[in-house]
Amino acid sequence: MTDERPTIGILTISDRASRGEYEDLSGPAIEEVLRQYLATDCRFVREIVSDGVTEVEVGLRDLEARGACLICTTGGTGPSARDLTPEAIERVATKLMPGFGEAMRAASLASGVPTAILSRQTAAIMHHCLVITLPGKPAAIRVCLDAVFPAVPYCIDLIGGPYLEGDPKVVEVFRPKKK
Ligand SMILES: Nc1ncnc2c1ncn2[C@@H]1O[C@H](COP(=O)(O)OP(=O)(O)OP(=O)(O)O)[C@@H](O)[C@H]1O
Ligand SMILES: Nc1nc2c(c(=O)[nH]1)N[C@H]1C(S)=C(S)[C@@H](COP(=O)(O)O)O[C@H]1N2
Repeated sequence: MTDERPTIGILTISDRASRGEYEDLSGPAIEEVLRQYLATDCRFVREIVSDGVTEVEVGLRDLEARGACLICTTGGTGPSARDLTPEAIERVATKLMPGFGEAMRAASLASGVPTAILSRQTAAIMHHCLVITLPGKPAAIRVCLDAVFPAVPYCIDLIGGPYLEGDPKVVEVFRPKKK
């Protein structure tokens, strides 16, 4: 039997987590936060790749091919030589969505993290899939998702994805009223 639930991909991008040198805490943190936000029952698919731009591109395309309407990545957004997530996003993007990065950086700065400006976080549309890039630190996940999630279901509507509903007890999802 096929699983008809909307699919959400989570891609952890970390040289050391991909080698098993430390436990990936950020991928599971994304799933935990999204499960709290969503009233719609979704299927979660998690993958871990190293920081290479080709590895990240392959990971993103694989999650899209597995049916993801939303992919959240974590890691590789900083200025170091091996931080290449935005470069991989440029390869897969059909449209760039810079407003997401602006909102996430502003929220992280407001939460008292001055180094938030070091993150080149962004978002992009890949055909019918929205990709949002989050920093690698586990503590950054909720701050950044809180800042953008209210706009995520409507964005997915606009690109032809499934209708996702938020849990109003946890998050207020914003959809403009129909005329
Ligand atoms: N997926 C993760 N799970 C748990 N901790 C993480 C994860 N990603 C990053 N961190 C923590 O945040 C710190 C900074 O993250 P960053 O993405 O800059 O890693 P890094 O130093 O480039 O190394 P690597 O890419 O090998 O994780 C890491 O040193 C680690 O302590
Ligand atoms: N909310 C939040 N944003 C944050 C951070 C954080 O700890 N919390 N870390 C910053 C740091 S130190 C860096 S270098 C950049 C990039 O992190 P990344 O390379 O792991 O993606 O995210 C920044 N944004």
